[in-house]
Amino acid sequence: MGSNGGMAKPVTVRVLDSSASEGARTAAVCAKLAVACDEPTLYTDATNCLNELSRINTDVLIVDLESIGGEDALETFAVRCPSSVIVAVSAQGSISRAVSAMRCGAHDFLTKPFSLDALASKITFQLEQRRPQTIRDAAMVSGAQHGGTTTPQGSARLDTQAHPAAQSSILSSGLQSPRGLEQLIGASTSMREVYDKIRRMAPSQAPVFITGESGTGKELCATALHAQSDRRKAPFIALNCAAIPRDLIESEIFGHVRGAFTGASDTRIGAAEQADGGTLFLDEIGEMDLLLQSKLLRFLQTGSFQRLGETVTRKVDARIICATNRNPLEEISAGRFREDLYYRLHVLPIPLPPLRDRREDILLLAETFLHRYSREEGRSFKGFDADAEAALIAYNWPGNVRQLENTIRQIVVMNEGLAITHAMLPLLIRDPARRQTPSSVVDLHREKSRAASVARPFGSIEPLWAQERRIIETALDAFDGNIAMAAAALEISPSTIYRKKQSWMARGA
Ligand SMILES: Nc1ncnc2c1ncn2[C@@H]1O[C@H](COP(=O)(O)OP(=O)(O)OP(=O)(O)O)[C@@H](O)[C@H]1O
Repeated sequence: MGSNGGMAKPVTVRVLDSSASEGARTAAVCAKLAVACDEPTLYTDATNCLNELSRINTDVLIVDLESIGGEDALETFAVRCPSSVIVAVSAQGSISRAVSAMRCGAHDFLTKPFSLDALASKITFQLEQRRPQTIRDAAMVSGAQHGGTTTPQGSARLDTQAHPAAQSSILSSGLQSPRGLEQLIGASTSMREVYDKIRRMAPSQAPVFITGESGTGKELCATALHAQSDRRKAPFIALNCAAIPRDLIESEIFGHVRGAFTGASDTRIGAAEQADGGTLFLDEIGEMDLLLQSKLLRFLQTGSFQRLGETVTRKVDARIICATNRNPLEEISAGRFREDLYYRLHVLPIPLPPLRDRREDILLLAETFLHRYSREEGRSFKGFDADAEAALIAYNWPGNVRQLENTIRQIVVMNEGLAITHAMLPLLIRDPARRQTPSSVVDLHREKSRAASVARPFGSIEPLWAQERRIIETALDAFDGNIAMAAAALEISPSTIYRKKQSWMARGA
């Protein structure tokens, strides 16, 4: 059984399945959870389960829909334990069934047979959602940094109602929110590396050089570095060089005295002075002209500078973080960026991965934004349907997290309902011609089928349905049983997978 790091109250899990053996298999999920569990309680009878739900605390309820006569009956269970995580399971999965189960109170849905890892992942995600915001986010980062399992594996009801048991135990674990880092969402390996770098680099005084495409979170990363550093109580001053006319960048950084140039009617303190004792974040550093680059180099070497139009040399102590969405080495080759300045700045590099290279973060981000904007806009969206999830995962997101955030916000404003459907997505994202398959999965399929065909004697041809089944199961394995992700990788709709599974069952295969 999983450990929950010394937390006070173990999680209570109840499983309702009219088949005792299937219920016992499902209950084995407790061993896979990252939190400590009490011995799970198994029910084969729905009435017994209902009676106990109203009397005894329940953190997680896993219900087999066939055992209660269908998803409509789920509502009765949901009202008995309003703060529990409810996962509905069924041997007859379909998208409409999943959506209606969620409408009737399930937080998530799984088609039988499911992998215990997939179930554990869904439960873990839902328990995370019940923590208070700051603690939850801290855990998300902390869990990611320590290899925790916080990636959601499917559509989810994002209900932040704090669970009393989870709340008290987490607070007593001493898990403190690492301020700033909590804003960064993502549990992919590449984002875990970013969190690790931020934690390690934050205490240093050396410059940090953040690279990444537009919208990958460079500014968020810079604020997290500052918030994690000893300078956190001093100012964090951010300057976006791309948003300032070139001839005004110098005065914005170093300030000017009255009359220094036409229009300088007052003396003005620049960003460097304002950041004294704190952090100066220079975004889009590639926008500076070469003369200003040499002044910045001197500032980095000596900490001293002059306000425009002044001869007095001033000194400040500001940590420099800079960022660019250009390739700095190409900029050097093209003569647009000073090589000596690059090496002065490029002491602690943080490359931020584009969203298309960490597709496993897409749903986590999308669900967070959905929850945030649903609340803000007074909507009641709880999650995405499986087709919408698959399309979000398959899309390439050239504008990265910013584009994803804006897309979700736009959908929330323009629509109403409980689940975001495929039809609500912008055409650009729905258009399958723009989809790209995650190469690792395709390669895995190719490798497996190549190996299988070499091993099989010539002439023994596997039936088409069996080949399809192997390919689909390989994809499901690769995504821990997540149908939406497997469907996206295979470039088919999730309903095709549900349909195929039903036809295999009908064959008794
Ligand atoms: N990992 C993340 N988690 C949560 N939100 C994120 C993440 N990355 C980016 N965002 C959000 O995306 C938007 C863009 O982020 P940010 O401004 O930090 O990107 P950037 O790389 O600095 O973009 P640009 O190069 O265009 O300035 C912001 O609203 C930010 O909150």
